Amino acid sequence: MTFYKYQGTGNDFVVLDNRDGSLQLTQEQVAFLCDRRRGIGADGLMLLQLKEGYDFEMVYYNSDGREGSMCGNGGRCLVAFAQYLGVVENEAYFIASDGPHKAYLKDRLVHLQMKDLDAIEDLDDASFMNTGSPHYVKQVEALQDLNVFAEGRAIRYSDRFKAEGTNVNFVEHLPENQLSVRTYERGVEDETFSCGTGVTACALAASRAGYQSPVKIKVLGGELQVSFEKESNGFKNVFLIGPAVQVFKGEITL
Ligand SMILES: N[C@H](CCC[C@H](N)C(=O)O)C(=O)O
Repeated sequence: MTFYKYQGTGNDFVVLDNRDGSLQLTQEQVAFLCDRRRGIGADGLMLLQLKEGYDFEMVYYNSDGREGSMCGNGGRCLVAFAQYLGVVENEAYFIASDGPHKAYLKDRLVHLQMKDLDAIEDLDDASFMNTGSPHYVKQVEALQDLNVFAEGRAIRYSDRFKAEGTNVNFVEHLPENQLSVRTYERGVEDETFSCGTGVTACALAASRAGYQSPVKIKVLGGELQVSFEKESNGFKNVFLIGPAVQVFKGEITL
């Protein structure tokens, strides 16, 4: 089987062309392909499929092999893959688990429209929202010293979240409209180098503290931007902007 490896700000993915519909992967097979010691290694796996009314369909799995919800960095990588395959040129309209998405490529960056957000839920010392995937957002200081794995895991397995799980983002507010974000990802059950739906959540939460669109976000694997329009109750025209790179192509036997 031919596979491709992509990464977007260090969030990495196995990408498979399933336009002929021949691939049907089990949870064990996805987990094997994403295994960094026994397989290819990735935070997630995506299938590019055809779907009537759209340029393509995005099917996303977390590295544990379970079908995940929306993945922002993955979506950007899949748009780059669709362009590589000749499925789209510089614009794309595709369907993912959370609904339709528009995207365009400009200056080597993929601009991916994320779903509108109706509301941000306020918790005691954090906020919670769904930007395609569920995200807990907690503002901290000295982010570089934080044990993201331990603290993120404690929240992900807390009573409120343990059944469905949640991604957990720790955000430090920096000057000049910038944020620094580190994320514990559900389904990977570890800190990753970047999480697109997570930085989107952090930018929207920060807009309530006066941050203006576009917000610049530093993550372990690079830099992303989030632009948005604020409405009375929520946000629309939310875009996640950043690089998406094909790293290599290979063959693997299942
Ligand atoms: N890495 C992702 C999120 C993957 C979603 C996943 N971890 C879940 O919610 O199950 C992103 O760039 O948005």
